[in-house]
Amino acid sequence: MAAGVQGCFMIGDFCAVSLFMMHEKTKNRHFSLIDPHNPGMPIVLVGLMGAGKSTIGRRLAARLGLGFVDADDAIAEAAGRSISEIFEAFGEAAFREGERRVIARLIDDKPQVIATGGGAFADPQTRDLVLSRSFSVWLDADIDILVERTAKRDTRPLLRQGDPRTILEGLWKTRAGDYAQANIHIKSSDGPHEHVVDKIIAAMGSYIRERTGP
Ligand SMILES: Nc1ncnc2c1ncn2[C@@H]1O[C@H](COP(=O)(O)OP(=O)(O)O)[C@@H](O)[C@H]1O
Ligand SMILES: O=C(O)C1=C[C@@H](OP(=O)(O)O)[C@@H](O)[C@H](O)C1
Ligand SMILES: [Mg+2]
Repeated sequence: MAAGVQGCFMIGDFCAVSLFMMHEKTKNRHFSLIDPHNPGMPIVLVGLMGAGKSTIGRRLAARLGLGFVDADDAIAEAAGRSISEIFEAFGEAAFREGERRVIARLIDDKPQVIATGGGAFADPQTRDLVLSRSFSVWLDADIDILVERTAKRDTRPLLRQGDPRTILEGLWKTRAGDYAQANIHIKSSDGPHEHVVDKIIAAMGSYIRERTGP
């Protein structure tokens, strides 16, 4: 069956829907909410700024024949302002409130790939929702790589509050324990983006295989 055919999307050589349905029988908490009439559940990318959630997420969706949405874009659209403008005008707490609402709406929407902003999964309410209603992927890279990648664009208000490396190191310490709760952990090192997509798809296949047996 080809990727994108209704009722099935391919993870490696696996039909995810039939596997998800098998999981439903096992009452695995991550798979217990699958509706057999839906092609799976959202796939949510989490991890620090610069890990590649937005760029890799878009490519992952294309490979799986799924839609893609960047939660930051959806928040900016809902607010009619950029992320920086939201932080400036209303502060971080208001941004998190909007982020919580928007991600809940996107998860409810349909099975699709959702790139979250780096702080979303550190919010207990959003994290619980993502863990119970989606398949979560922690995209991770070494601090040197994160510093280099995030330096390319000045769109991240948190990194303007001081030395970006120090801020990223601090966020890694406070958030790593949260990110580690995601279903799978993928290193997004330098190299072709498609290689990271391959790693995610392979790890999803292994995750499902390990829980369903041969
Ligand atoms: N595997 C990768 N190799 C090289 N550059 C990457 C890789 N993944 C992401 N990037 C680059 O890093 C920058 C930040 O990526 P982005 O997707 O915006 O990260 P995030 O959404 O996690 O903050 C972008 O310029 C992107 O092209
Ligand atoms: O880590 C964070 O708290 C944030 C990460 C950003 O998204 P990216 O991780 O896509 O850069 C964006 O949501 C906002 O600037 C806050
Ligand atoms: Mg992003």
